[in-house]
Amino acid sequence: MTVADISHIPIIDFSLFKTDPEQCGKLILDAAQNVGFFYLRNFGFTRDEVEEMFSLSKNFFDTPKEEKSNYAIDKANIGYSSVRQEAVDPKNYGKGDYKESFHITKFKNNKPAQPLPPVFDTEKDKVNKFVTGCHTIVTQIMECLAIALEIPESEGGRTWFSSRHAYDDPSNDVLRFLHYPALDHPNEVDDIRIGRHSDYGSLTLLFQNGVGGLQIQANRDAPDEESIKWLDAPVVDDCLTVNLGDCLEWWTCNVLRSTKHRVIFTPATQMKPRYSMAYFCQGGQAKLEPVPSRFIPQSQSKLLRTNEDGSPLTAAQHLEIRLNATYSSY
Ligand SMILES: O=C(O)CCC(=O)C(=O)O
Ligand SMILES: [Fe+2]
Repeated sequence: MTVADISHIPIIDFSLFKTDPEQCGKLILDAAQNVGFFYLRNFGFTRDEVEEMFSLSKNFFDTPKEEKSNYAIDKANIGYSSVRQEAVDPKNYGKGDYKESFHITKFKNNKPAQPLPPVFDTEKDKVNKFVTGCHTIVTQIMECLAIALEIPESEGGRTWFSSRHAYDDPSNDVLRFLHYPALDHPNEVDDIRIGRHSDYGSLTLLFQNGVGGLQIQANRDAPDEESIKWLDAPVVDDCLTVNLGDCLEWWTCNVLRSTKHRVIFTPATQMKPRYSMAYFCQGGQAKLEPVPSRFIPQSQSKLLRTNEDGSPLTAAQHLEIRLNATYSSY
């Protein structure tokens, strides 16, 4: 069966979650099924709260590389990753993505769970509040999906997904600060800010900040690289960009979509730095087995990723496989 190309990314007013969660669930499920991306307005943070985080991010990336390298990224995907260190699309962009990033994991008992550079450490309460706020948003989105998928109460009902992503459970959730440096000359070679990829976890909250370049793959079934069609996912004022990751696709036997995306250099943006922030929500030890919903074809559970013995992979195992493929060095 061919799937229609994606023609637009819906904008959803998330204040609906409080007034009419069923209707909100329907809109989110529709976007999750047909696009894999959507924008949320009124998602819970003020503009100032988001801008404060962007200003910390800028201060951090402005510090000398040697200092940033003291916090080098580790196997748990926490810390600083330098320009070109990661290649999310190694086949096409083997020299790596033109970006640097810093990953902060969930705090434990309101204390940082990793050594933080001074820029973030002095504002750790604000960072903690932002991370927990992001977790609240992903929890609400997952509740919407569970309501719309009509997961029976006996199976966990509206908490089916969120109980597998509880804040205090060990998982590799990270808040990723991203900086794509400006080029000091027009880009003449085939280069990329972040190559084509799907996200590895369950949900991603993406905060964009003025400078565009994000694109999503409009035709999921493109037979080869040349036939890929791209749709811009522009910065929409005061909106959060949300996308689904691979784990939600597998949990739902491909009913929901983890749409591939990338950030390119454009003539209008290449001479400007781009800052974004992504909160990646991951399922940790949760098994990637089919969601108990009448909308999910349980018979297709063979589509799910399994271990060699046929047992379902956990979200954490999937993450590890994908990270090992994208980092040349830790
Ligand atoms: O910076 C962006 O807009 C996209 C980042 C992204 O796709 C990622 O970090 O997975
Ligand atoms: Fe991504």
